[in-house]
Amino acid sequence: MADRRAQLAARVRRTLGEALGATRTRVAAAQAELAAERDRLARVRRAAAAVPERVGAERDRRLAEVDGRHAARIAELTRRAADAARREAPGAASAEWARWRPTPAGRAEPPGALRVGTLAVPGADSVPALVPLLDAGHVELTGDDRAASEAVVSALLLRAVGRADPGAVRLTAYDPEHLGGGLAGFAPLGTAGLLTSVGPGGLGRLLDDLVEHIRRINSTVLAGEHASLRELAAATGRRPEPWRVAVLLGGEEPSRHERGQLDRVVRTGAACGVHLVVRGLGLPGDPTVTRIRVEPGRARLAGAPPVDLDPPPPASLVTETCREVAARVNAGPAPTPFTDLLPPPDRMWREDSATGLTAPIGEGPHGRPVLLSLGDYPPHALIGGPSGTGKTNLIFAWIGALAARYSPAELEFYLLDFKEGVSFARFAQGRRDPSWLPHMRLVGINVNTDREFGLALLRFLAEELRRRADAAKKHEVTKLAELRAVDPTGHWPRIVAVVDEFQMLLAGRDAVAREAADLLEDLARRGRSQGIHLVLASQDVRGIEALWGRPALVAQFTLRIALPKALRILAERNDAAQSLPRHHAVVNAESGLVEGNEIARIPSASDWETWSELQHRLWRMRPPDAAPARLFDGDAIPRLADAPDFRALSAPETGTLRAPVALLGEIIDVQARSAALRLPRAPGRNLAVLGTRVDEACAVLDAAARSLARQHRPGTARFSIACLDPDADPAARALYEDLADDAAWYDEESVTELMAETAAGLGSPGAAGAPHYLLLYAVDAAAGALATRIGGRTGLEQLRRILHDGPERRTHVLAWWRGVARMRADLGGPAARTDQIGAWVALDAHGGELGSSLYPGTGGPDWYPRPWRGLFFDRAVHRTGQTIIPYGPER
Ligand SMILES: Nc1ncnc2c1ncn2[C@@H]1O[C@H](COP(=O)(O)OP(=O)(O)OP(=O)(O)O)[C@@H](O)[C@H]1O
Repeated sequence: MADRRAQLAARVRRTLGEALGATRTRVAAAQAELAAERDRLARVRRAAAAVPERVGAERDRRLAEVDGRHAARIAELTRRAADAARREAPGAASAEWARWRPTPAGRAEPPGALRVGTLAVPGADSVPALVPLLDAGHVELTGDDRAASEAVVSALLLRAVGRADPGAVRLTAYDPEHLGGGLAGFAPLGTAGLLTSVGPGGLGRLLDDLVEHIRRINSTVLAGEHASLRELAAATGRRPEPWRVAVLLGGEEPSRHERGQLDRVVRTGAACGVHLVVRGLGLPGDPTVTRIRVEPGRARLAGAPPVDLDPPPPASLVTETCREVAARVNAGPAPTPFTDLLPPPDRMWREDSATGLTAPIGEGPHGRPVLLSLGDYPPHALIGGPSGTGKTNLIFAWIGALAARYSPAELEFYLLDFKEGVSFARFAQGRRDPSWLPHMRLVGINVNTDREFGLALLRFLAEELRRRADAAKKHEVTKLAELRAVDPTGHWPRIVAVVDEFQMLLAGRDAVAREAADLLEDLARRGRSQGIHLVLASQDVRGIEALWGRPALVAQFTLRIALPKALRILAERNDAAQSLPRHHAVVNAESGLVEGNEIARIPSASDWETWSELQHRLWRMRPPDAAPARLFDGDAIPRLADAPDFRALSAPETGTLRAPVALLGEIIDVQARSAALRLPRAPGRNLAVLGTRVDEACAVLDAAARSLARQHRPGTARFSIACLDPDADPAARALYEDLADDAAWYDEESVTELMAETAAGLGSPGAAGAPHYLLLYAVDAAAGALATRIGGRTGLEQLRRILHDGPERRTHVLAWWRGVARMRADLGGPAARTDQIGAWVALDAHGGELGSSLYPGTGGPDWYPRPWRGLFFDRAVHRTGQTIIPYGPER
């Protein structure tokens, strides 16, 4: 039993042991499994945690890429939009206030749209928000923020003013509630009439005015040729009318009539440069209206992103700009360019002058050129205007416009300027500028004290008139156009003779004035049909007796050009010139009658650069044989060696000339001829030079001697030089040396011998041998020496004998007396005969002293001495004295 119990116990123990072991294994396995599971869970967790991170990164990467592309696109669009805006609104239309200044649009350039702020596009902060106004449309502002609206209005107006030439934008303000308070900064424009304020109740009138203005522009300015002023400006480069901007700020509800007018202005204004900027007045729907809803700091434009508004322009900038604009306008309009008057270079010299000469002189009120014509009608022109009003400039402009159209074969100019100044000298060849105007045949400058220059020109033209009339008669025609048709190879250009300050020529009642008026009248009457046209300019024609005393003369000047404030150029009741602005002229081809008035704005043509560009172009086009214009310069001293008449002199191969000539000085004439004294063997062929001017007296004797010497072979003539004034010594000695062996020198001591010997020689038979010229310098100084008797006669008696008998024996006296009375004394006293003095040159001797027996008639010649001029009278050939310019010293 014990065993069984022991066996049982052992079995139980074994069983229990086995169970325990299995359990332990199972636990271990379970634990291992748990650990493995835990491990997996951790892995899974880790894996699970890693998954969203990857996906997000991809998404973010993609998003960033899209963002980047978007930003670049926006940046590109922004840049393009900003560029376009800059082009559309250049300079003052869009510049920031800190660097803002007026930049007026060029002549054919559109003014562009105006900036009010920037478009509030995220990332697009530099795209300007633009509003079209000038030449484009109208602006309507809405919203309750009055200050912000005012800021927009000021910005628009200032930019508009800055984009136009001063005066080209005119503002009208209607602000019944605040009486223009918002536009106070623009007030300075009012001083130049560029800002008008309309009081309460004035809306209807204002709108009526605008409608009327639009109507006028449509009918007279656009005149069916252009659809808008903008088109006209693009086509012609001219803007004949200013823009009008009406700023209408609130007020009562417009009446039906006012609504109707508002409607008309909106529909038709933009084409005529009439624009509205309104607030508190609904504008009718129209594509030209830009509506801006203004909120504090922001605004909305239909169809655009919101706009961040610019700050208002600084008050000082507004006032300063307006003040400057007003000052510029008050100073007068800017000149139009001279090139407006010229045809394009390939059209120059293409016009035919057979029937007349036509060229523009400036711009009319509607931008059309105002033309000046010379031909059968009107044939001649009178230009008037006080000093400084632009006569010279007008002459330049006219000459330029003509010279660019007609070649020198069609047109020639002769020009004389009686006022001081040398501006016309540039037409002739100069030292500084070798060019000349190829049409110019003669230019007279510094001639204010030499009316003879005017006379010379008129005489020359009279001669040309005669030549043309003869040619016309020969061909049995009457007019230039016909003459040119029957004689196509002839040289028959139209001639335009311009005389500036011509009243100087006609001043006084002397012989010069009388002859000038006679010649003028003849030229004015007959020049018309022969293509000779006179253009006379004067600062004051009222006092020209010679003009008003000859109505027939004035009547020929049917073309009148009056500069501002000109008197008596237009007809009596035509006072258009009195209200003319600066640089304008009334052009009137109806003898000044009101109906003929045309107002022209004259371009600036007289400054050196403007003019010389044209002159150089024309000069390069000149024909190969073109010669420079003859320049009469009253201040220039001619030289004998250059004188054509002197160069033409020569000595005969054999024998002696029958009548040698002594050249005394240059005649004032168109060909620069010399005054010549013929010295044949005839009584009285002596010369007296009268006056105290040493240099001029020496110059006359010098030229006489040198020109005579040129007509005798060496050794065939005698020149006896006696100099009795030490001041004349250098000149006389120079002559003595140059005449070399043919000359003999005498002084105070020896002059008596000269007289005695010469007088004795006259008595000997066959005395008319070699010519003998006695050149006596200041002979009156020898009166004392000559008073002594030698061989029964005094030196003076011998001198008288030589004067009397010498010329027939080829012995001529060319003597200088320092006064008329001294000469008379030497000739035998105040009542002595003077017929042995056949010719004289008066220097500073007055006309009155030259009367009685020296000059025909009574009272002597009209002669008023002036420096470096002489009056030459040769009783054998002259009816009246001839003014000469002595030749300058040769060395
Ligand atoms: N149309 C113009 N545009 C611009 N400047 C002008 C114009 N006309 C004249 N001027 C200027 O005005 C000034 C006076 O003009 P201009 O010499 O032609 O006058 P004027 O009437 O001939 O005077 P004066 O008789 O004193 O010589 C000059 O400096 C000239 O350049």
